[in-house]
Amino acid sequence: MKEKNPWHTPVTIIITVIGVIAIVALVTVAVLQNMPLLQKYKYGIVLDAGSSHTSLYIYEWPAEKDNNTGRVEQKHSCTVDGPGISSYASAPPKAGESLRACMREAEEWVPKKRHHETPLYLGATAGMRLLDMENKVVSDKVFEAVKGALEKSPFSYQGARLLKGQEEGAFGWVTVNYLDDRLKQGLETTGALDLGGASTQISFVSDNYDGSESPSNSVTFRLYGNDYTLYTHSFLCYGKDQAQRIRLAEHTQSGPKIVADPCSHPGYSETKKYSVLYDSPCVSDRKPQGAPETFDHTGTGNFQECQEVVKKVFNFTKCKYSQCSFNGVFQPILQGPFGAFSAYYFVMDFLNLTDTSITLEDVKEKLKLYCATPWSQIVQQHPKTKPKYLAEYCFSGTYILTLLIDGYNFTSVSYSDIRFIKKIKGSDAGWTLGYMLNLTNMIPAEAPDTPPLPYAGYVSIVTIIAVLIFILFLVSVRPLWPHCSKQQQIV
Ligand SMILES: Nc1ncnc2c1ncn2[C@@H]1O[C@H](COP(=O)(O)OP(=O)(O)OP(=O)(O)O)[C@@H](O)[C@H]1O
Repeated sequence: MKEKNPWHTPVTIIITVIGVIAIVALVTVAVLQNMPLLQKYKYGIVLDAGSSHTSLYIYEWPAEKDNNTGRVEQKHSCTVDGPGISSYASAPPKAGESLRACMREAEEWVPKKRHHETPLYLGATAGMRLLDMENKVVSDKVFEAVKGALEKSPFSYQGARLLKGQEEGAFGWVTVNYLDDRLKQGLETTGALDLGGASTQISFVSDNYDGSESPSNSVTFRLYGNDYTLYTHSFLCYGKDQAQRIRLAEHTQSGPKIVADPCSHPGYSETKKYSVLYDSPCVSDRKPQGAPETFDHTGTGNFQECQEVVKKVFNFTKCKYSQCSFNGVFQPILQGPFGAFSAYYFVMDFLNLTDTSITLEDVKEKLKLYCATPWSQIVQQHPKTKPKYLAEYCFSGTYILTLLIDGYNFTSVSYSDIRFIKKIKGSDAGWTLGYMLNLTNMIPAEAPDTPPLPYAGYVSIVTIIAVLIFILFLVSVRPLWPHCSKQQQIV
């Protein structure tokens, strides 16, 4: 006599098989339907035509995300050989030609099938702002030349234009906060400090600034459902190259043959042309009359004296607002943290001063020692550094400290809120990413709706529910099973 297992009836077996198949089919459909697709990317290209040089940035983001809400990252950058496009004033076509090598590089980095749909922008900053002030006809010719070159590319050319200082500041702020994920999460934002060659920008959100005082300094944004009133100001002629000219112009008012400069190292000596020094709208009205053709620029390497000379670049006398930074420009109370990029980073990185937990006193002490180091020793210690940069790090470091402390009113406490940065999560800090995000509407005004569950949670819940339904089904049909009594069967 053998006891027959009630589960081994044909009906039970059929029900079980159908149930298992149904569960497997349900879970498979759920998994396949929600499986991430093979990653495809979209691209965007922005050229930053700065005063000192032009850089090309290629950005990349996942193509399958709705409303372009995927994270945008920098895929590649290319530095254009030669100076900024404003330096081609005497030969505008060369400005267009200068972009050729980087454009070719971009064609290789962006997959061919995406070329035609990849937007291409060029934004020109302070160098072209100065050229535009100086000679509008020539600046238009330079723009025509770069437009001609970009239109020939296989990308979707969207225009080359002069950025306002305010845009440069605001888009730099957007870039920093986007890359730090502060906008999407609605976190407290980071201020942006950008030091270029010809202009410098400061942008931050302050609780005591609603845009009513000096409205020309305010930019409003609604991003991911949050409203921001940003304070931003761009100081034309206060980038580090133009500030250097203004400072040397102070020194050379009488047109001397020898200039003893405390911001250059002892032993430094270079013959320079007055016509070159004064060839900028930032200083052209101060050109000394009857000066010789050249002067000998020599160094004395004295940090304190250098600081005094640099301070003269700023005008602190007039302010018609409740408070000002310098030159009568309104500035609300600083509210950090701040990210400082471009020349702020290049200079402080070279001087090993990016760590802002070092006290300001120690920073000044280090600069004092650095400025007093003989030029021959500096050259010997840094054989690979561009001589132009090397000759100016003492001035540049002193200028940065003076701009931050005397210009923007950073204190020994708030100085530690500054982070000197080059890149954030692999993308360069600068205005270009913010500019592209804005023009491609990639930051929505309202927070996008997200699915209530993540993918893994969704699949788990579907599986659990399917198993529970099946068990419930088995239990409910149990009375129908033919031999499910507890009596023994005689076989
Ligand atoms: N490694 C470096 N060391 C020192 N200075 C540097 C270095 N690299 C670049 N610079 C200088 O830093 C300054 C800022 O460079 P950046 O490229 O940000 O400015 P830009 O875009 O040319 O200027 P602007 O924004 O004013 O038009 C320029 O004067 C540039 O020459």
